Order: sequence, then C-alpha cells, then structure tokens
Amino acid sequence: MIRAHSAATVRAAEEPLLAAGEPLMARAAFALATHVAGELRARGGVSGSVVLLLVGGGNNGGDALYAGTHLVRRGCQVHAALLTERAHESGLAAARSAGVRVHEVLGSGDAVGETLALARRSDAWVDALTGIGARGPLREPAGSVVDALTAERSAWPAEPAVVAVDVPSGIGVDDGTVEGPVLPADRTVTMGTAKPGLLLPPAAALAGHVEVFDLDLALAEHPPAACSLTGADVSDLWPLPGPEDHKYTRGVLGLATGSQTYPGAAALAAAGALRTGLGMVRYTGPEVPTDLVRHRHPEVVTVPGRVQSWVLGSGVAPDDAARMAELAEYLADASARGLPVVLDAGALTLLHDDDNDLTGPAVLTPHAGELAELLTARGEQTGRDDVTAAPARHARLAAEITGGTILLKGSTTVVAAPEGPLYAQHDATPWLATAGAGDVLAGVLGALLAAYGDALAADDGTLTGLPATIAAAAALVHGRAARSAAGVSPTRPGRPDPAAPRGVPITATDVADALPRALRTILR
Ligand SMILES: NC(=O)C1=CN([C@@H]2O[C@H](COP(=O)(O)OP(=O)(O)OC[C@H]3O[C@@H](n4cnc5c(N)ncnc54)[C@H](O)[C@@H]3O)[C@@H](O)[C@H]2O)[C@@H](O)CC1
Ligand SMILES: Nc1ncnc2c1ncn2[C@@H]1O[C@H](COP(=O)(O)OP(=O)(O)O)[C@@H](O)[C@H]1O
Ligand SMILES: [K+]
Repeated sequence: MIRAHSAATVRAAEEPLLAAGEPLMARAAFALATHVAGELRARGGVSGSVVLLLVGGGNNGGDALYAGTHLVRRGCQVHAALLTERAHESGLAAARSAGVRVHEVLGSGDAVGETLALARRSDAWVDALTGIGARGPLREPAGSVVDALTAERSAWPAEPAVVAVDVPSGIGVDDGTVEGPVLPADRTVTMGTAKPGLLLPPAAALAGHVEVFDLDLALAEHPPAACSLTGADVSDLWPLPGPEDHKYTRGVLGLATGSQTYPGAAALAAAGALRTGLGMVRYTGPEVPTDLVRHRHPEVVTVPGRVQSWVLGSGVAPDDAARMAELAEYLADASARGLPVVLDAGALTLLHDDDNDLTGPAVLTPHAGELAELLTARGEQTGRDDVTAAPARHARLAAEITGGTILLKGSTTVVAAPEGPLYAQHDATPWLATAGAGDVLAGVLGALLAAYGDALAADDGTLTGLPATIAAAAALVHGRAARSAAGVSPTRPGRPDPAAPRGVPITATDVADALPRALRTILR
C-alpha cells in the first residue's frame, strides 16, 4: 500500500527526530541530489550538466540548496534562482561556499525573464519553491515564473528534467487540488512519506514518478490521510475458496440492474460479477434484460432468494418509475438486514431524497456529473467542474451527507467513506472510458461485497473501513483488466511515456473477459 500523510502529521512525526538532532534536511538533500543526478545520467551524463534550483523561502528551498552542494561536487554547474526576499540561511551559505552560483532574481526587476534565461541553459530544473509549508496557490513572482517555465517546457517536452522537492510547488498538499500555476515534474522526491496531493487527482498528474525517501519518521501511530492499494493488498483481501466452501458460503449477489430500455447493463454487471468469483448471481428484472442475461450467462439464477449483497441501478433511468420503485424496495430490505449494497446510476437518485438514508454498508458509484447532482439535491450546489477540480473533497462531503462510501469514477478513481483514509486508484487506461464499463465495475464490486456480506451484516463496528478498501480493490482489478484488454503497460498519472505501448480500443465486454487474466497477475 502506498500511504500518504497530511502536512500536519508529517510535522508532528518530524518533531521528535529534529529535537533529537537528526540531520533530516541533510539526508533529504543527499537523496534529492542522487535523484537529480539519476535524471541527468539518463539524459547523457552528470558531470558538466547545468542544474537550475528554483528556491523559495522555506526548508523546501533549503533541501535544494544543500542538494546543490552535492551536485557541484559531482561536476555540475549549479545555479540557484532565489524567488523570495529570504532563503534558508545555512543552506544558502553552504551553497555559496560550495560554488553554487546564486542569483537574486527579485532584485533585477525582471524575475521572470532572468529565471527563464537561466532555465534555457539548464539540463535539469529543481522545483523547491514550496513544500508542506505552502499556503494557497503560488504567490508572485513564483506564480509567473512557473507559468513561463511551464510554457517553455511544453515547447521542448523531453528537456530539461524537472525534479520537484517533496511536492510540485503550488499543489494542494493535503487535498490534491490545483488552484494556480504548477510546474509539471518528471519526478517528485518526497520526504518521509508520500503526501495526499501526490496520489489524489488532479494534482497527482503533475508529480511524475514519485520517490518516497525514508526518513524513519515515527508514522506507525498516525493513520494515512490517503492511500493507493497495490496488487499485493488486493491479493491479501481477495476471497479464496477453501475445501469447506460451497456456493452459498462463497457469496450470493443480487443484481437489480438493467431495464427494458437499457438491458445491456444487466448482462455486463453479471459478467463482471461472475468473473470476480462468487457462489451465485441472482438476477431480478423485467423480461428483456432477464432474457439477455439468461442467454449470455446461463449460470445466473433468475428466481428470487437469499443474497448477501445487492447491486442496484446500473442501466435504470430515474424516470422509469416502476423499476425505481423496485430498487427502493430492495434498498429498504438491504438496509433492514444490514446487507452491503452498491448504488449505481439510477439508484443514486434514491439518495437525492434524504428520507432514504443508508443504515447498512453501502457503496455509491457516481461519476463526476452524478456526484454533482447528488450533492446539489442534498443542498450543496455543485457543478461537474467543481467535482473534477476537487474530487476528494466532494467525495468525502457526499460520504458524510449520505453515510455511504463513495467510489468516484474517473481516470483516477477516488474512494471516500465518512471517515478513514481516502483511496486513489490510478490503475486503468483512458480506453476504459467506454459505455458499459461502469456496469462491469458495479458487478465486480458487488461480488466482492457478497463474499464479505455476512461479516459486514454482523459487524459491530470493527469492519467500518472495509467497504472503502473493497471499493478501492474493485477499482484496481477493473482498471488492470482494462489495461490487460487494451494491451497497455502500467502507468503513473501524468505525462504518457512515449516508449510505452499505446494500446487498442476495448469494449466493456472485453474488460469483463480480461478479469481472469488480470487476476492471474494479482492473486498469489
Ligand atoms: N522540518 C525539516 O527539518 C525538514 C523539512 N523538509 C523540507 O521542508 C519543507 C517544509 O518546509 P517549511 O515548513 O519551511 O515550508 P516550505 O518551504 O514548504 O514553505 C514555506 C515557505 O514558502 C513560502 N510560501 C508559503 N506559501 C506560499 C505561496 N503560496 N507562494 C509562495 N511562497 C509561499 C513561505 O513564505 C515560506 O518562505 C518540506 O516540504 C520538505 O521539503 C525536509 O528537509 C525534511 C526535513
Ligand atoms: N479517462 C479515463 N481513464 C481511465 N478510466 C476512465 C476514464 N474515464 C472513465 N474511466 C473509467 O471508466 C468507467 C466508466 O464508467 P461509467 O462512467 O459509469 O460508464 P457507464 O455508465 O457507461 O458504464 C469507470 O470505471 C471510470 O473510472
Ligand atoms: K517543491
């Protein structure tokens, strides 16, 4: 699991080490210099390269100034552009005496022009304007300098290397928002632990490859603010059948998805669920989707009976009054029994009305537009663009309002429960943005929840965070299946790797079909 801690937690965890005289900055600076040298080596060589440090007024700038001393020793010509009145005092003194060329660009009257001129001669730029001490978007002149450098770089995308110190300066460190200029990095060297903004959209896309440099911070007693599951985490929680199992103990999922108008959603949710592995899928719905499900998936049972979780609403339009009334009934029944339930598409509108509060474990699976509608219906006027600008904040708000877990779909899927860590999963490929992909995801998620259904229904509070972890796991597996189907290799958020395979178009059915292939590489 990749864990990210808030700025306040990092400060609290650093405090005892600093009080004990641990040279944290010296260690951080050495690691930073090593990574900058690595980028230079990959681009032709370290010695003789020119490095520009973009230095702000705090310890983030201090990290870079000390790193500059190591780079000078490795034969680099190092320039430091000071973009504030004051810079880290001892770092600056060390840099000057090591031979770093210091430019007080504020005094020139043209900080942007002077920094740009230095940048054009450099093979690497080190972004050390702000770290966890930043307040709000970058102030002037740093903001204009970053705008100019970003424009310069987009003209020459491969050059120079950009390495961010701790975080790309200007991102919302704790919430992943991007409210002003930010220089996109190739690599972010982050100190002690990842920061939420390095995992959460939209900021995560600006961080490039994230390297966590271990400072031995005492983080064990501090829960992460955000995390990303890895394949190993998913393997750990995946339900594996044992010799004593039979189909009812493996989990039975009830699907109330699809409608006369949108029957395909029923078949796709069933495909996703069946290939996730569970004891049985029961389908309930009108004639057209029922016939389609029987035809496509003869293993699905189409008579009612006991279930351990429900998926409601994929392929149901909110104006389909008869089908919506059925969904409301299933939701009330699941709530009464404490069964986990997935609310997708049309079923999300059940929660527009605050009479339908959730009592059992529930995962809502909106995309940005559906989340905006839900929040607006519940009195928080929100547009789709507001959600995409601050996905984590809006997902958390919706979780608090409804009491459910929100799985917010997008290129990075964000999961938020009313409490506990946020999850950010960037496992898919843009090829997944295709009709019906969400129905497959609902099926995967419902199947996993069915396996844990009895435990969740009997829970006395010890499994509070489990639906969120399961939701993140479903997003990971679904994303990897999409990648496998499209033939795309693993990615980080951000600039596409020109050397990576670009992949091929896929359908939602291809994603369901690729689930076993993806699981083969995950389960071990
Ligand atoms: N505490 C320590 O000893 C360690 C700190 N480390 C580094 O120190 C950083 C934190 O240092 P600080 O607490 O000094 O804070 P920062 O250096 O992150 O930021 C504070 C500085 O930025 C300025 N600033 C704040 N908001 C700004 C904005 N919107 N636009 C422009 N300037 C702005 C402030 O005036 C101040 O000069 C970490 O991110 C990390 O890089 C690491 O060296 C590890 C050890
Ligand atoms: N740009 C993207 N990159 C990667 N995955 C995406 C992107 N856009 C959407 N997705 C994923 O594709 C799926 C689309 O689901 P959804 O919007 O519900 O479609 P539908 O309702 O047609 O099934 C979700 O899992 C979502 O996270
Ligand atoms: K920075």
